[in-house]
This record gives sequence, C-alpha cells and structure tokens, in this order.
Amino acid sequence: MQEAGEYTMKMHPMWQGPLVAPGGNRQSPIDIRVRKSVFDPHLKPLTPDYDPRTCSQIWNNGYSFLVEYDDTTDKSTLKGGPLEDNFRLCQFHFHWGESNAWGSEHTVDRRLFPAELHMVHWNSNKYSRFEEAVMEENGLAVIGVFLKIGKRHKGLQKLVDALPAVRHKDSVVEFTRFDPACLLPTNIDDYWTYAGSLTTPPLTEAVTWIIMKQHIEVSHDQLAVFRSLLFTSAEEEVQKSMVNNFRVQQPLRGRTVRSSFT
Ligand SMILES: COc1ccc2c(ccc[n+]2C(=O)c2ccc(S(N)(=O)=O)cc2)c1
Ligand SMILES: [Zn+2]
Repeated sequence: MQEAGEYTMKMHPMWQGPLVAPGGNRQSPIDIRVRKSVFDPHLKPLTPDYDPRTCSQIWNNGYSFLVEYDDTTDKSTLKGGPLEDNFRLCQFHFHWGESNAWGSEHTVDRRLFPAELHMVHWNSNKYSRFEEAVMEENGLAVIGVFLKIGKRHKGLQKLVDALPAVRHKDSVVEFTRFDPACLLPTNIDDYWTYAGSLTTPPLTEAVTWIIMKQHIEVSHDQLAVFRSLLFTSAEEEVQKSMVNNFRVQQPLRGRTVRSSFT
C-alpha cells in the first residue's frame, strides 16, 4: 500500500544496477549532511576559465546528453578550490526525474532537486587524456549544480533548442560557442567537496566532487524538453523516455565532506 506522498520511481534497468560498486568505499552520489560537513579555511576560491570556442557538439550517449568541449589544449580549465592541479573541461551533462519532485543525484539533508548539472574536468597536469585520468583517484573533478524550477534560464535556451536534434541514443549535432560559465550560480565560492566516483558505469573512484551550495533556476518548460529525449536509438522498436537517469545515494563509508563556507 503506497503511503500518501510516497513516490514509486520507475527506474530504468540500467540504474537498478549495483547499489554499491563491489568493494567501493568512495562511491557517488551521496546525501550531504550540512551539519556534519567540516569547514576548511584552507579551501581556495574556485577559478573556472572557459573558452566558449572550445565547445564542439552535443551527443546523446544513452545515459544523458553531453555537451562536449575540445580538451586537446588547456583552453577551458578549472583550478583552485580543493584542487592542487589544473583540470581541463571535457563535457557537461545533466541528471533529471520524470517529475519535478526528484531527479538530482546528490541530496542536501535528504532534499531532492528536480535536476543536477555535472561539469566534468580531467587532471591535465598528471594525465594526457580523459580515458587515462578516469581510472586514477585524482583524475577527475566534477562541479555539481542543483537545478530548481523557477524563472526561465536565458543561457540554457540555446541548449534546449538544440535537444530535438539529439532525441535518440547515439545521435550527435554540432554545437558551438556555448559558454558553460553561464550555467554556474552567481556565487561559486560556497561549495561542499568530497572524494567520490563516477555515478554511471564504470563507477571509477576518480572524482573530486565540488557541489555548489547555490542552485540555478530553469523553467518548467525548459526541463520538460530534457524529458523529450530518449534512452533508445532510432532503430529500437520500443522507445523509452530519458527520465530518472540518476543513481541513488551511496554510503558515506566514513568520508568527510568539507565546506568552503561556515
Ligand atoms: C572507460 O569507459 C567509460 C568512461 C567514462 C564514461 C563512460 C560511459 C559514460 C560516461 N562516462 C563518463 O565519462 C562519465 C560518467 C559519469 C560522470 S558523472 N555523472 O559526472 O559522475 C561523468 C563522466 C565509459
Ligand atoms: Zn553526471
């Protein structure tokens, strides 16, 4: 019997995989318990420096849609914050629900958001390409930003307008001159950071997570376009809506979540 207010989330089989990667003790996402996070005064301001000219294409990879950046040079980089090295932006993507009641991967004191943005960077001081860095414990840095339903996001609209062109899995469309900085909240000095993993296979424990305290707002209609995408390729008989492409929260396993703010 379903309690009032309880949601039954129809999860895509891919997401019903291992709740915890075998042997994983730094898996993501997690629930961020605000009162348990530890203020670290040595955390520096984050310094993203992105060149919109490195934006190249949008790809539906069957998990999400990725906006991909040319990462053959240090033109779009992330430094500072908890990071000792220079990290190169390679892509950003989102996770979302079938309703506005859920969709984010991380939660804050169990609070769910309708969607979450991930900006994926790899350590270009230590590794020569993403595929190498993704297997190493200090290989990746991912910025997470929560999305809330509210006013229309002007910068996002160019991306929303391109999504129908990548409706099916494995479709790609050219997408240029998009500045990912427009998707960051106005305040990027307040964040939580912890050692974690990719939230989709191969779930490698390679990620320094940097989760923004401040969310961004997008309109209901903008998020509805995300839900018009499909997990399935054009050839497949049964088309499956790309929704609920999030992983459930994983055990903290004694990890400390640091905050850059008190
Ligand atoms: C070595 O084989 C791989 C490696 C990485 C793969 C991947 C398939 C999908 C996404 N990725 C990713 O790059 C990836 C997966 C998850 C995330 S997340 N959601 O930011 O943790 C970021 C990036 C396969
Ligand atoms: Zn992600």
